[in-house]
Amino acid sequence: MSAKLNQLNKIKVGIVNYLNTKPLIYGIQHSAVAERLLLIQDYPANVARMLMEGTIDVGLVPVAVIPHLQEHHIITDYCIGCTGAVASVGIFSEVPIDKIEKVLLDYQSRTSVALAKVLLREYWQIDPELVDTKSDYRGAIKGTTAGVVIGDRALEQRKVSPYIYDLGEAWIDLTGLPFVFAAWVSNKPLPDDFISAFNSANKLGLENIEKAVAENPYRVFDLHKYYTAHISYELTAEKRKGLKMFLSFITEQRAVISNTP
Ligand SMILES: C=C(O[C@@H]1C=C(C(=O)O)C=C[C@H]1O)C(=O)O
Repeated sequence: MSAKLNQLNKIKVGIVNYLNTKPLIYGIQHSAVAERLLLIQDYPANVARMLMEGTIDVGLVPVAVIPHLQEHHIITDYCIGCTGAVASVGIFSEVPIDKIEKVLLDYQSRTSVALAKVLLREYWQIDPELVDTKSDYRGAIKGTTAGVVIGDRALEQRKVSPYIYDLGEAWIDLTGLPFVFAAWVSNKPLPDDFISAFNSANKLGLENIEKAVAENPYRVFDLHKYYTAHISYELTAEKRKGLKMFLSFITEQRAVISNTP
């Protein structure tokens, strides 16, 4: 078979290009299943777009796009989630939350932007102006203008902004449930043997967190702590409950729990 034909038969897998996926990438690249797939790395909003357009078959996608997919299958026992402060998703500000007038929304995100809207309304109960962004906007987080920032840039922003409102922590305080930011979702049924090998590859990565840390020197934040105490990778029954509740919030099937007389 020619190299080109061989590529055509591969399952196209999109993955977020942030540090929090390094353990998963390690596992995939050190498993035989790597031969069966093409790994495409991009920021979350682009991975979501690729799955919706069908240019990839499966992706570690922001869960907020699930209601927009014609067909979806959550295919592994792993995700990007949290059971407490996540560290890399927050509203960053120079002023306390009740003084914020405007919030810039991260163009790289789908889930956290939707989560911020839920929490501003339900948890902090404030109604600031919300502004979409298109390119780097972090320089504009000043005065009463705050910003939702995710991923590695959020880990950097922790060193800049005096007020950090961690969205994982706020969600858990509001609902008592863990949160899922991204999950492995396919837009078509995939072969069972692939799903099972892919699941094992994710597991292998999480058994080798030390190696992923060693391969990715990073001065801004302690990655071992990030991978073990902040990001929670297992898609447990509790996380699925949290996911279901989040999706019901954003599809407006859930009544507003605050502001009721
Ligand atoms: C916790 C994180 O979760 C990410 C947040 C996403 C979003 O807001 O759409 C999507 C993918 C996740 O990787 C992070 O990257 O910091």
